[in-house]
Amino acid sequence: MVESVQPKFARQELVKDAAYINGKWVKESDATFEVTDPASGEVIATLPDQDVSAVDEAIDAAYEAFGSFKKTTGRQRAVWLRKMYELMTEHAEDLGKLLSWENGKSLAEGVGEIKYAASFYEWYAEEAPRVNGTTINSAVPGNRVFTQRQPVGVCGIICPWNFPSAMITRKAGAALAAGCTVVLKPDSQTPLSALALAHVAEKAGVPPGVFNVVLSHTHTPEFGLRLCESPKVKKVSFTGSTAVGKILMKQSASTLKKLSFELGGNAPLIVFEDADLDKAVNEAIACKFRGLGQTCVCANRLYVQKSIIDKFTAMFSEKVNKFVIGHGLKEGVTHGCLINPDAIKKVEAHAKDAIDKGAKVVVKGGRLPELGPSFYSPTVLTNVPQDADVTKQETFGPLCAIVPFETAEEVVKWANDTNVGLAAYLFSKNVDTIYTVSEALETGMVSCNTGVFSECAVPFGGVKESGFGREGSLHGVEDYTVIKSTVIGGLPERL
Ligand SMILES: NC(=O)c1ccc[n+]([C@@H]2O[C@H](COP(=O)([O-])OP(=O)(O)OC[C@H]3O[C@@H](n4cnc5c(N)ncnc54)[C@H](O)[C@@H]3O)[C@@H](O)[C@H]2O)c1
Ligand SMILES: O=CCCC(=O)O
Repeated sequence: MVESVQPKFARQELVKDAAYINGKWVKESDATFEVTDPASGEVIATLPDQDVSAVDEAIDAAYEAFGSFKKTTGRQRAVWLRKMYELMTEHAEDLGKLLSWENGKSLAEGVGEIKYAASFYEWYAEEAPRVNGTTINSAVPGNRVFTQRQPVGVCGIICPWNFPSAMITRKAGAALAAGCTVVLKPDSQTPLSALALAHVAEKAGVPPGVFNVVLSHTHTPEFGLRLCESPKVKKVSFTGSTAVGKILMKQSASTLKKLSFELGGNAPLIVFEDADLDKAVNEAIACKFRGLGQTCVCANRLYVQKSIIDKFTAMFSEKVNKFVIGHGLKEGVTHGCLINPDAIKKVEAHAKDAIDKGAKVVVKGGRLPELGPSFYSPTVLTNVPQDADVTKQETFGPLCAIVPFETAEEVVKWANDTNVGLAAYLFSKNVDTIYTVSEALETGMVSCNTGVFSECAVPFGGVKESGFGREGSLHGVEDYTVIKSTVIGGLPERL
C-alpha cells in the first residue's frame, strides 16, 4: 500500500467537519459518514450524515434569503464574487491539497483545478453587473416593450466527485451573479472541497442563506427528490451521469423545474494524417489522462488515420510508460489513483471486450495492488474494432482505445454513433477538414488541435443524452435567469 500522507495546511480552518446552512456550521446529526483518502484508504474526516429535514431547512433559508438577495445590485454581487475569487487564489495551495487528498488526483492537478474553479468566480464577478434585458420595438402602435433578466430563484445544485471544486463554482458563480440563492449537495466522497467553498463564501461576506451546503451519504436520492419536488426550488442544476440525470428529470416533472444537466460523454479524438504528430500525441495524452480518464470530456476513443496509426501508437505508448503513479500528494507523482476500486471494473470490462474482439495490447497496464485497491496503471490498445463496447460507452478511466480509420466520412459516422454528445477533438492542419468535420460532429463542443480546451470563457455543455444548458462563458448566467417582458400600452403617438 502507498504510505498515507497527512497534508499540512497553512489555513487549517479551510478543513471543515460540518454542513453549512443559513450562515451556520451544522454538526448535529444522528448519524455520520466517513470521507477517506482513496489512495491510502485512511479516514480523513467524519461528517454529519444529515437526513432530509436538513434539505428542508436549507431550502427555507435559501428561499428567505432570496427575498433580499434578488434586490442587491449586480455590482454588489460582483464584489462578493471577486472576493471569493481572491480568497480561492490566495489559498490555492491549501485548497488543492485538500482536493487531491479526498479525490486522489495529483497535487498539480488539484491546484490546477482550484485555479480553474476560481476563474469562474472571477468571470461571473465580471458578468454580474451586465445581466441586462433588451428594449424591443412593438408591433402594436402605442405600445412599448422591454425585458429584464430576473433571477430564477432558489437553485438546487448537485455535483460529482471528479471535479469537487470546479463543478460547484461553475454553477454557483452563475447563480450568485444572477441574484439566485443556492442549496448545494456535493458527492459524499469529496465533500471537503465544497465545505471549503462555503468557508470562502462566509469569509467573503456572502449573506447567510445565500450559499448552503447539505451533506449526506445515506440519503442522497431523497435529497435529490426533495430538491426536485420542492415548489420553493425553481431550478436544479446537475452534473453527473446520464442515468441519474434521467431520474432527476422525471422527478422534476411535478414542479416543471427549470433544469441544466451536464451529463456523461464519450469523446472521440480524431487524428488525421496531416496533423502535427508530436502535438497530437502530447495533446492526446493530456486529454485522455486528465484525472486519470475520469473527466466527462476525456477522450474515450482515439480514431487515428491508418497511415500514421503505428507511429502515433508508438509515440503515445512511450509517454504512457513514463507515468509515475502513486499517492497524489507525493512529490514526483504524475498520476494518482481512481476514486474507488469499483471504478476499475469498467476499465477492465471494456479492455477485455476490445481484446476479445481483436484489439492488440500495446501497454498492458492493470491493477497495482502493491499501491492499493484504487490504483490502476493505464492500458493502451490499438486496432480496436468499431464494434467494441468502448466506442459506444463512456469508460471513465485509464483505458486508451486506438481505432484505425480511413476517410473523414467514415470517422464522422463512427464518432456520431453514440447516444451522447459532449466533446470531440480533432487534429489536422487542413482548414477544410477542421471546418467540415467539426461542423458534422454531433457534440456540444469541438476542440481542434488542442486536447484541453476547458476555461471559463468557453460555453460548456452537451447535446443528445449529454444534457442541456451551457455553463461558463457569456451564456452561463442565462440559465439562472428568466425573461420578464413588460409591455406599456396606450401610449400616445410618437411626437
Ligand atoms: N457533462 C459534464 O460537465 C460532466 C462533468 C463531470 C462528470 N460528468 C459525468 O458524471 C459521471 C461520473 O460522475 P458520478 O459517477 O459521480 O455520477 P453520478 O450521476 O453517479 O453522481 C453524480 C452526483 O449525483 C449524486 N446522485 C447519485 N444518485 C442521485 C439521485 N438519485 N438523486 C440525487 N443525486 C444523486 C451523487 O451523489 C453525485 O453527487 C460521468 O458520466 C461523467 O461523464 C459530466
Ligand atoms: O468532468 C467534467 C468537467 C471537465 C471540465 O470542466 O473540463
